[in-house]
Amino acid sequence: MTQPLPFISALLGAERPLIMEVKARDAHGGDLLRGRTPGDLAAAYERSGAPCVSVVTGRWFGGSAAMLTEVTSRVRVPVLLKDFVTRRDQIAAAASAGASAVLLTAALLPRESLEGLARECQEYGLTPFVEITHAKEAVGLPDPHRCVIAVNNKDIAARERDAGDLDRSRALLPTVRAAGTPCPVSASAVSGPGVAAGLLAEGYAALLVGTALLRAPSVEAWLRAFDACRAGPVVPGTLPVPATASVRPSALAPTSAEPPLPAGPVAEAEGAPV
Ligand SMILES: O=P(O)(O)OC[C@@H](O)[C@@H](O)c1c[nH]c2ccccc12
Repeated sequence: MTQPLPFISALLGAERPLIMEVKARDAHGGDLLRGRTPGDLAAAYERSGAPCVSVVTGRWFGGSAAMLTEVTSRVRVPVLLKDFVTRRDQIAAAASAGASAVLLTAALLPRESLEGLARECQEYGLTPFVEITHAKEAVGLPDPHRCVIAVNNKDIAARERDAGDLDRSRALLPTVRAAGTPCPVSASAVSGPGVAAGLLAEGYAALLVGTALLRAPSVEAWLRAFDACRAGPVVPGTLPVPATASVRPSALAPTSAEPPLPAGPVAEAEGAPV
């Protein structure tokens, strides 16, 4: 059995196992950078102790391919590329841009492509970060001890414009653990320090946090509150209810500038727009 890859080791060895995300816009188009550059933000996350950083390069979220190199050139911690990866050449490009892990969205890939792309990642020494929303998607990944399996609390088919459902993380944790990953992650809609502390207390090895940290007036203060919540009596099964995101009805209509959502599982060869 080969050793876990650096991305997983960094999370499992971290005091605060949070993948801190750089994302330009939220799912409703709201600005999350607020004048900061992706590189500066990633460097600030690293200074505040992030074991890993995620960068969203997908155009839905205002990203661009250049953001990956901007981030990897500024930090030493492992970097996760978040985009809608459907082709092998995207994995080669991620590796040469210095990524350590690559998002593979199970809902958008036929099973064979998902497994092939996960294997391709592992051949490059990258960690497949397999995002799931259903139990069956967790099972049967190649070398699962070298995969992160992340439960996405939001709905990718709704372009992540929903408020998120943390019960999905609670329900899927036993399946994700049984699938063989050493690093189950809960991703999206982790709305605050109390919610984050609760998910770790319930057994998640790590969390991916984007919007909440990007909107926080101070990342340091957010992390201090997180530490305080973890030190306090968090009773499993009694997670604080996340604040429901307010959704402007007009924001639900796709804009003409918006790239189309890959419809259903996309064949690798089709190369869905990313
Ligand atoms: O901002 P949030 O709710 O903390 O979510 C982060 C992350 O999970 C989200 O950015 C995401 C989940 N799946 C994706 C796929 C592509 C791009 C981005 C994503």
